[in-house]
Amino acid sequence: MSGQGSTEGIVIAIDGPSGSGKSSTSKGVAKARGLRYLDTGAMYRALTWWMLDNGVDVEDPAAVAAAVDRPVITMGTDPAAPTVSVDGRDVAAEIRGREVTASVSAVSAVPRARELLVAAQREAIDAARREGPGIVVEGRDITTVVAPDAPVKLFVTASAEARAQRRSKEIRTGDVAATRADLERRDRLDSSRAHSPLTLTSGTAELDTTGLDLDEVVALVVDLVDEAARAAATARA
Ligand SMILES: Nc1ncnc2c1ncn2[C@@H]1O[C@H](COP(=O)(O)OP(=O)(O)OP(=O)(O)O)[C@@H](O)[C@H]1O
Ligand SMILES: Nc1ccn([C@H]2C[C@H](O)[C@@H](COP(=O)(O)O)O2)c(=O)n1
Repeated sequence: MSGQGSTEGIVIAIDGPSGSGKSSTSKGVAKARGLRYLDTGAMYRALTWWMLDNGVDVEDPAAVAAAVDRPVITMGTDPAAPTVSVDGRDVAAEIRGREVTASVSAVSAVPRARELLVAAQREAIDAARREGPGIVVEGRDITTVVAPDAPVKLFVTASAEARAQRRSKEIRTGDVAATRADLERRDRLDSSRAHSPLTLTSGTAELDTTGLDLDEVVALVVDLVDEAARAAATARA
C-alpha cells in the first residue's frame, strides 16, 4: 500500500537488455509493495533446459515447436523466494548454466514457444490481480506484448560495460570482456528476432541505471508505482 492509493491489482511491466537489473529491481519493488514477481526469462530458460535435457535440437525451430507442449513449467511468484520447476523438478540452478544461456535466445525466437509462454504469463498476471496483490513482471516483451496496458511500463537499461561489470561480480569471473561479449550477443539476438523482439516503444519510460546503485533504482521505481496508484485512486474518486 502507498500513502494515498492502493497498489492492489496493479501490474508493473519491466523490459530491458540482459543484465540491466530487471530481476533485482523487480524483486525489490515487489517486496517493498507486497506484490508478486514473475521472471519470464526463467520460463524461457526452463523450456530451453527441458529441450536440451530431452535431446531436442534447439537450433531447429520445427523440432522446438513440435516439443513445446510437453514440459509443464511452474513458477512460484513470491519475490522473497521465487521458484521455477519443470515437471515437478526444481531447475533454478540448472537454468542459469552456460548451455542454457547459450541456447535460450534460439528457443525464445520460436513463435509457438512464445505463444505458449505468453499465455501462461497472462494467466499468472490474471491470478495475481484476482487474488489482490498485483504483480511485477519482467522480461523482453512485457511492455509490448504480454501486458501493454500495464499502468507502469519501464525499460531498464545500463551501459554494456556497467552490465558486464555487475554480472562479472555476480558470477565471480575476472573476464569482464568475455562476459560483455556474451551479454551483447544475447541482446543482438533478442532485439533482432522476427517475433516480439526487445524494443523500447512509446508509453514506456526508459530508466538508465548506469550510475545508480540498486537501492536507488528500487526507490525510483517504487515512487513511480505509488504515483500510478495515486493516479488510479484519483480517477476512481
Ligand atoms: N543498479 C544496480 N547497481 C549495481 N548492481 C546492480 C544494479 N542492478 C542490478 N545489479 C546487479 O547486476 C547483476 C544483474 O542484475 P539482474 O540479474 O537483476 O539483471 P537482469 O536484467 O535481470 O539480467 P538477465 O536479463 O540476464 O536476467 C546482479 O548481480 C545484480 O545484483
Ligand atoms: N519475456 C521474455 C523473457 C526472456 N526472453 C528470452 C531472451 C533472453 O535472452 C532469455 C533469458 O532471459 P533472462 O533470464 O536473461 O532475462 O529469454 C524472451 O524472449 N522474452
